[in-house]
Amino acid sequence: QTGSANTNPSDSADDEYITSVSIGTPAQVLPLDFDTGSSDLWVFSSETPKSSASGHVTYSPSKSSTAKKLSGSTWSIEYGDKSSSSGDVYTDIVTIGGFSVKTQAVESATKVSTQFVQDTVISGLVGLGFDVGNQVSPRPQKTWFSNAASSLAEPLFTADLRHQETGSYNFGFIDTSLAKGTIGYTPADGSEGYWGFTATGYSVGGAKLNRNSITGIADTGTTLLLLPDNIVDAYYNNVESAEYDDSQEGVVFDCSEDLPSFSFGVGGQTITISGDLLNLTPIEEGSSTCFGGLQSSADIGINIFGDVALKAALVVFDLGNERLGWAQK
Ligand SMILES: CC[C@H](C)[C@H](NC(=O)C[C@H](O)[C@H](CC1CCCCC1)NC(=O)CCNC(=O)[C@H](Cc1ccccc1)NC(=O)N1CCC(N)CC1)C(=O)NCc1cnc(C)nc1N
Repeated sequence: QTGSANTNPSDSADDEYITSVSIGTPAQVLPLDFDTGSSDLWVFSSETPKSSASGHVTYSPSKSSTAKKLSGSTWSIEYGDKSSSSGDVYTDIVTIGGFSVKTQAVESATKVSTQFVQDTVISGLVGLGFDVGNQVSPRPQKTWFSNAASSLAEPLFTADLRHQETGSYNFGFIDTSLAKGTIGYTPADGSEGYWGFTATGYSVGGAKLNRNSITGIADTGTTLLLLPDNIVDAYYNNVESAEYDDSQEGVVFDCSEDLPSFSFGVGGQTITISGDLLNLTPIEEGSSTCFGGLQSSADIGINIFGDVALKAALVVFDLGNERLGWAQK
């Protein structure tokens, strides 16, 4: 069995990607953010304070004949961008791309932080990280993918995120026609809940890859490519107008700049992110100053290959073989 779901950028900056998910009987369809950087499926619900839930699609367990309260279980999460949410837990049928998991833990939010209240394009997250990262207590729950893996044709899923166009999350199969290049595989480290891996080197503007390895995570829930300062500096030294903007908390430059590409080696392949993918967006509507897709990871403590990097590739999240596959798109 397999599943295939379309995913769409939430706005003109590809800030996040939205995928429709069906929960319960009859189906309640919610727009959710698939996040390989976390391991909880949580939703805005009938238990979310009305003031917080306004503008969001919500899940009502009381309207689902297959919903069951997981009594005594609660959850609470804080994310890298300081956003947070918490609540209690139900189990229900969750269908993604035509594939159903019968008894999936659906974490219902009784509290959500301001960022989530304001981000009305999504009604929650589908964590696609490793189960060890799940934040339900007293008994951690499995992710939707972990529950699905044993019934899928192959225990893997692929992410095909695109700039300003529809992409896909495919479960149980690899559609190699989505990629131009060969898929290169490298071991994945799931010990922290993330999809951790090591890139073997990098280069700016099509130069030969160096051999400076970069250890980081493949994270669909993070917008940017976040790397060490020395790499960020090496890149922006090629961009005449680049400067650090305190208010934007990142490097900005003239939107008219012709940005160099950025490449990294992984699994014997080279993934090249084109310059236009590295120009994320004007800092404000109509501004001629643009915000960089590559920013520093210095104050995070972990390097994150977020959507800016993932958009350049077809990425295979292979749980069965604990490995990540990358192919140029
Ligand atoms: C098992 C992992 C665990 C659940 C958790 N995982 C993560 O934080 C990574 C995860 O991928 C989360 C998933 C996000 C959470 C917010 C909602 C969207 C999804 N990623 C991040 O927090 C990375 C930083 N955030 C982002 O990248 C958000 C995503 C977003 C986009 C649009 C609207 C709203 C949010 N976007 C931005 O920051 N930008 C987009 C806009 C642009 N102008 C600036 C940059 C963690 O590490 N928590 C520990 C933790 C706690 N506290 C802190 C401070 N750091 C931590 N790492």
